[in-house]
Amino acid sequence: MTNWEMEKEYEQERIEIVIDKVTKSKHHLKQSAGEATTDIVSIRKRFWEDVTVNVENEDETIETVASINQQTELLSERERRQNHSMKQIAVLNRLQASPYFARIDFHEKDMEESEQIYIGIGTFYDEECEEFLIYDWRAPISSVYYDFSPGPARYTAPSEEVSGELLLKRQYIIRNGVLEGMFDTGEAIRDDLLQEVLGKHADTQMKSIVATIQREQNIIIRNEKSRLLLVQGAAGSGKTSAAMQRIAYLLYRYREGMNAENILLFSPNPLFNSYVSNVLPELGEDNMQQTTFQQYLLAMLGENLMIEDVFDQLEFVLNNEGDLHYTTRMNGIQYKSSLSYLHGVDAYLETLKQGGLVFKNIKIRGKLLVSAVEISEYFYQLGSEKSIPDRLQFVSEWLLKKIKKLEKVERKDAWVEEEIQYLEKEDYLRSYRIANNHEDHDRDSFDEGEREQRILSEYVVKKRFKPLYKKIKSLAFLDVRAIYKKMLEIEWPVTDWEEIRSLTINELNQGRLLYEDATPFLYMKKRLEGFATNSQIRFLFIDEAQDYSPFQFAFLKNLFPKSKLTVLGDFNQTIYAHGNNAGLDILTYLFDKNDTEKVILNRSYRSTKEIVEFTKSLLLDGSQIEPFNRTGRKPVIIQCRNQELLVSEVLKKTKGFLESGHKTIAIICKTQAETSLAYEMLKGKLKVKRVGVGKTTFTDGVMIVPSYLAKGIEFDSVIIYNASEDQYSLESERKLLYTSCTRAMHELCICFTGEMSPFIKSLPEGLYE
Ligand SMILES: Nc1ncnc2c1ncn2[C@@H]1O[C@H](COP(=O)(O)OP(=O)(O)OP(=O)(O)O)[C@@H](O)[C@H]1O
Repeated sequence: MTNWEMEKEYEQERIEIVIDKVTKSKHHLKQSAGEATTDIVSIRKRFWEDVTVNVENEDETIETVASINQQTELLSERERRQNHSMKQIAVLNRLQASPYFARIDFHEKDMEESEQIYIGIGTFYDEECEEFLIYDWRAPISSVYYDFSPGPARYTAPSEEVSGELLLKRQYIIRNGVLEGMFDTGEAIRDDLLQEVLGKHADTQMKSIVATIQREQNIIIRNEKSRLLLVQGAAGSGKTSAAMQRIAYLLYRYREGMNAENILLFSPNPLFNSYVSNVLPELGEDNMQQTTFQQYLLAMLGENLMIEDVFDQLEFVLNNEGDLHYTTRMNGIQYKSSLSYLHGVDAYLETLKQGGLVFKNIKIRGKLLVSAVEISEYFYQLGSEKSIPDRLQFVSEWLLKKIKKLEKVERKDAWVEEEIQYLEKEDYLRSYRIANNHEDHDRDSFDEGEREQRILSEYVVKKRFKPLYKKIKSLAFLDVRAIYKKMLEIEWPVTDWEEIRSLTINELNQGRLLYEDATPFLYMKKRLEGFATNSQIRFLFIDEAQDYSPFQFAFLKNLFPKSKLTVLGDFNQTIYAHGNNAGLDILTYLFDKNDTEKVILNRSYRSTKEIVEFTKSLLLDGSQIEPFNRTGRKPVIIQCRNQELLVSEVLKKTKGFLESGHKTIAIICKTQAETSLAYEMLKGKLKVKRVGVGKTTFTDGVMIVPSYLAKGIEFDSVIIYNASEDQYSLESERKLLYTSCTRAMHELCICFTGEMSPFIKSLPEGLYE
């Protein structure tokens, strides 16, 4: 037996021992989780038996509340414990099949012996021999595996820097308890293991990459210092993967004081949410909070306004070139995304301190209670040393008091009498219940008829006034819409301003907010009302960051002033007109230089070498992008004489991909209209799903999808539906084509009718078949 064979035997034996221990531990854990379940059921059942309820006097009531709290605390503690056990069981299940993926032998300086560290997706501690049989990949010492080749190495433990020597670095492929492969490596992470991982079929759910995290990705994952971590990475370079592993890392690192609720990810579309939703549970962690920027804006708006969908704005941009208003709208979109507009809004807000705020009349049933002029006078007499938000709070309190008085007067008005006549039986009952709940001191001083009249009129008026109080508390008396419109009356330094202004005003008059106005509008609203900053979110992640405008970033910074930001993007994939073509550096002005770190990822892992060579050439300057060395077929380009032949080629290719075992195949169209057209042509001939904006789950099979909804996602094979000159010839369309082509992992096919897109035409022929 050779040395290597002996080593393998040793490792196989160790695997069996560890699996045996993991199995036993899981058994114990399951038992105690079962007991906890019984406990929880019985606590729930006996909840009221174990609580002494007595509300006879104040002391007894306090005791009752304390007793309920105690019982609730007991229940939630058991539930927390059980939840934790269930998560541990899930991790043990995975360790049972594949306990670890790597080993390092590390000799710490000044220590006599070296240590063998086995690294897996979770920690496993053997109580019997008081030893860690598996280290979590996020443990400080595990970083040596990702960062160093054999030789001098170091890692940062919570309190100190530990240095020493890495004597051995070994990687394993273990499936169902069997050692299928083992390599000792001199490199950071050996390419064969990565080859094997990347060669697999695409999944409908993103996978974790803990066994093969690359050194530069590890920098992103473990960064703790920076307030702003910028990641500029090529398509498929692992930005999203690194972000997901970073979240898992942060949850582990700060497990004592933080949980998944303290992390928020802004993702490009709802489909993407489902695509990444499995990574963290696979690692035994809860999912972070997730939203899209559009959803977030909508939730904040609270006005009676509709916001144009970002995808509708993009559809306008893609479909209406040459239209009369196209250039105007584009100028508007670009200007309103800029910092120059932000500064203009700020300057305008400054002037509002002295005058110019617009208020609404407060009315009830068409009758004026407090006029806008009166509110404005009250506001401005408060003095400009107070901020606008503070003054609005004073106004709100003043109005509440004033309205309360007016409510009393209103009870005597004729309409009240009239409305009482139309009350339903339920209203009668409810009004009496309310009156009896509140101490009715005058109960005996009126005769019954008078008392009834009083109760009913109070009830009727209160019902009318109630929404008014709510509105006053939410500062709805401020007419943000009118203020925004008024701000647009200034002469802004941009071509076609008059048209841009009337477009916005026209939309606002119809209760709609153009997407390019949504963030500035909300920014203005929040600056006036006072930003309710979110301190719950400690780490904010923004994926596909090139699709956010500088204005939107400034807005996010105001919303999350305390959060640490991880911003991941690729300016070569900027597809929105408001997006950021200049690179992420524009963000550095938001934070102090010392608080900012930037990581560049140039290696692209998703696609085969042939696909990356092709896609990088589509860019004006893609020379820095390096393909990972995984080979496959060159992209195929098919010219079709007409639409009918195009459909039949797409069909033929799709079937070919299916036959060769591809699980996820995307037919990517430029717009929604083209997607619908392609779907109509193909649906009877092929099992195919159409992906629209509302789609929230990603399934396998053949999908027809508009380019912008395929963002961030990958497929075994991609067919570009029609890469003709008509479709892709503008600079902005170059990036759209690039983004679509880079979704392919193993095969890429591009069909077209008429003339081929100039971006492809200009490529050297050897790059495709
Ligand atoms: N270290 C790694 N080990 C294994 N697979 C990796 C690694 N890094 C990236 N990948 C794989 O490469 C593919 C692309 O990764 P990911 O989607 O994170 O890239 P991205 O930079 O976000 O791409 P894009 O900007 O194009 O959407 C995924 O299949 C991912 O699993």
